[in-house]
Parts: sequence; C-alpha cells; structure tokens
Amino acid sequence: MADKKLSGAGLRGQSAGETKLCTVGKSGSGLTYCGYDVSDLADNATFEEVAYLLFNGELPNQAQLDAYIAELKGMRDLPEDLKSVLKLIPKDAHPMDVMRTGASFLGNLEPEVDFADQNRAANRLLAAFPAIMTYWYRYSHEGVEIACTTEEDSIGGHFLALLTGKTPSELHRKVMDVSLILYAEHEFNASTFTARVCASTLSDLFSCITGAIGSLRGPLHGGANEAAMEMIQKFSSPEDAKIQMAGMLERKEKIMGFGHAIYRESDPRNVIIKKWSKLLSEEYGDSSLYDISVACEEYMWDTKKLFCNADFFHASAYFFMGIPTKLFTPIFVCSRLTGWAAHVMEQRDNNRIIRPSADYTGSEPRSVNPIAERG
Ligand SMILES: CC(=O)SCCNC(=O)CCNC(=O)[C@H](O)C(C)(C)COP(=O)(O)OP(=O)(O)OC[C@H]1O[C@@H](n2cnc3c(N)ncnc32)[C@H](O)[C@@H]1OP(=O)(O)O
Ligand SMILES: O=C([O-])CC(=O)C(=O)O
Repeated sequence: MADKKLSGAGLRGQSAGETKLCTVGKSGSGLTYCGYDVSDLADNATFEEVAYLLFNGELPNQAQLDAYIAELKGMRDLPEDLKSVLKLIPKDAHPMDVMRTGASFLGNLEPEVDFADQNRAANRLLAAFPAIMTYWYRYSHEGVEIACTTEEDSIGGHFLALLTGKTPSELHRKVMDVSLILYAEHEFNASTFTARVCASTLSDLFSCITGAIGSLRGPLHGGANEAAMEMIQKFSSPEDAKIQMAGMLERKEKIMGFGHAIYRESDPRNVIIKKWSKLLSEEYGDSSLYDISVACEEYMWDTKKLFCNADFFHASAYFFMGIPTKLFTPIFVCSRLTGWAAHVMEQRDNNRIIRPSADYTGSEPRSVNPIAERG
C-alpha cells in the first residue's frame, strides 16, 4: 500500500508512540493483530481467542480458551442498580450514550481497585456490554425486562440471543463472530488514542473506556456504519444509488463508509465482511440492499478512487441479520473494547503522560485594558 502524505492536520503520518498490538497498512492483507493477519484470524479463530490474544499477547490453547469462555460467561449478569439506571434512559437516547453511561456506571459499582485488577475490569466490560445494550433496548423499545445471561458460549451468539430472545442460527453466530474480530483492534485510531491519552494520566480503565466510547460515537469513526445504512436505505436501486451519489459528491457531502485515514487503496476488512453480507443476502431472500451496496462501491471507486472501509458492508450484513440500525455502533463498542483495553494495558507498561505541543497562531503578547476602555 502506498504511504500517506506525512504532513497536515490531524497528526496524520506522525508516530505518536509504540505498540506491539497491531499494524495497519503494513504487511500481508494490511492488518495484523500481534503478528496474525486479520483474514487468518477471521477464518481460523473466534472472537474470544482474539480477545485473549490482545490481552495476553498469545493465542490460547484449548484449556486456556475453555477457562476464558467460562470466566466470561460467569461475568455476564448486570447488577440490579445498573439495570435501574438503564431503565431510566429514554427510548430516544442515542444508544452510544447508553453504552457510555453503562461503562461509567459499572465503574462506580465495581471500580478497578488498582492496576493489578485491570484484566478483571476489562473482562467484566467485555462480558457485560451485550447485556447493557440489549437490556436498555428491549426495555425502552419493547417494555421487556430481559434476563442478562444466556447459554451461548460466544459473545456474538450471546448478543443475538439477548436481542431476539431466540437461539441464533449457526450462520448468524458465525457472522457476528467474524464482525467482532474485524472490529477488535486498529492501532492508534481516534478512539484508541483517546483511551491511551486517558491511561497516560494513570486514570482507571472505566474512565479510559468511557472516553473512547465518546470518540467512537462520531460519524467520521464508528458511527459510519449507521450512517451508511441510513444512506443505502434511501436508494431504490443500483441505478438510483449512482444518481444520488453523484449529487452528494457534487454537493461535497461525505459518503459514509468510504475512505480511510491510513489505507490508500482498500481496507482489508471490507472483502471479508462483503463476502458474509452476500451470503446473508441469499439467506434473507432479497439481495437488493447488497446489490445497491455493490453499485455504491463501484461508483465511488470509478469516480473518486475511494474504497469501502470496514463499516460499509457491515451495514447490509447487520440489516440482513435483523439488527436495528441504532445498535450498529454499540456492537462496535462490544468488539473494540478489547483493543482499547489492550492499549490501556500497554500504555501502563511503559507510561509517560501524553502531552504534545501546539503551534501557536493567536495574538501577539498584549496587556489587559481596564474594562471601561474596551470597545
Ligand atoms: C472504522 C472506521 O472508523 S473507518 C472510517 C469511518 N468513517 C467514514 O466512513 C466517514 C467517511 N470517511 C471520511 O470522512 C474520511 O475518509 C476519513 C475520516 C475516514 C478519513 O479522513 P482523511 O484522512 O482526512 O481522508 P483523506 O485525507 O484520505 O481525504 C482525501 C480527500 O478525499 C475526500 N474524502 C475522503 N473520504 C471521503 C468520503 N467518504 N466521501 C467523500 N469524500 C471523501 C476528502 O474530503 C479529501 O478531499 P479534500 O482534500 O478535498 O478535502
Ligand atoms: O484506524 C482508523 O482511523 C479507523 C478505523 O478503521 C478503525 O478504528 O477501525
């Protein structure tokens, strides 16, 4: 992949620290976690194995994985006080605000007592996030108070079971698992950098994660999967998609789910989730939204040389699984928590407070006039 221009705003191209966790745009498909190519992990590992890898630096053996899954399953239920808080959050709240409050409030009830407690705190959030999201969603939208535990071994299957109240199909379990793997980690993206800045002050894990959720919420970052869904649902056909996108580009609007700060020609996660979106469209029995998505991809590449990022085909994939659009970005939280927490741990291992400098562009030095003399 070609290197991005090394100057300009947004700290683009500047190294802001070291990491052993991830490479973006460097080798293999362009995305590796602890040396493993993301496509290899998506084909041959589960999300729980990836979480273990990010937290421990190595993939687990079978006994370690079994113990880890059992540990996570035992941490899924929510405290009654957290359920009470979730019940107070209105139906029209932004679900990312629910996740932010959920993470923050859990940090009040079960704080990270010291850094030796960081793995317990990270695993607790990993186990609890699917229930935080779905408990609020189903209470506020359906008036149902769900049980927060299920027999599902995987976090993806657990989420789907909580959301629908039904046992998920093997295909849906598999796609959720792949999706969580694809979203797990991505070097110094905006939300992870937020978590690391917070960690560098020696703050607690719950504060780091709460801040990271706020950064992920925006449409230029994690919020793009929802924004992409809202866009493609407005297109009536592949032809209409091209006409409407031409108008958007003419009006200099951003097309959500396209482009990337680091990748220049493709996002390696796209080809993987696109394949699963196609399979899901066949199972769904109506491939219109997939066909429209493919038309968008072709049009953006042909006209602007802009490619789909990880978010674009996630929109149709989640739609085909019946997931409400407003929960798309919270699912990203359930996954990226692993990357965020791993970066917090790495920052703590070799910490110096993150405090860059700024180029001053303000007034020359001047003195304070008495208030009566100011215009
Ligand atoms: C999981 C993730 O977080 S992936 C990212 C999700 N975000 C999105 O999908 C939002 C849409 N995409 C974007 O806004 C951008 O591509 C970003 C935020 C991802 C990256 O931003 P940058 O690093 O500033 O982009 P980059 O430098 O490559 O932009 C080059 C040019 O292409 C344009 N461009 C980039 N992406 C898009 C897009 N999606 N639609 C229209 N134009 C775009 C930019 O406006 C810029 O043009 P300009 O120089 O005339 O302003
Ligand atoms: O790396 C980025 O800037 C955004 C991204 O794709 C991610 O966080 O997954």
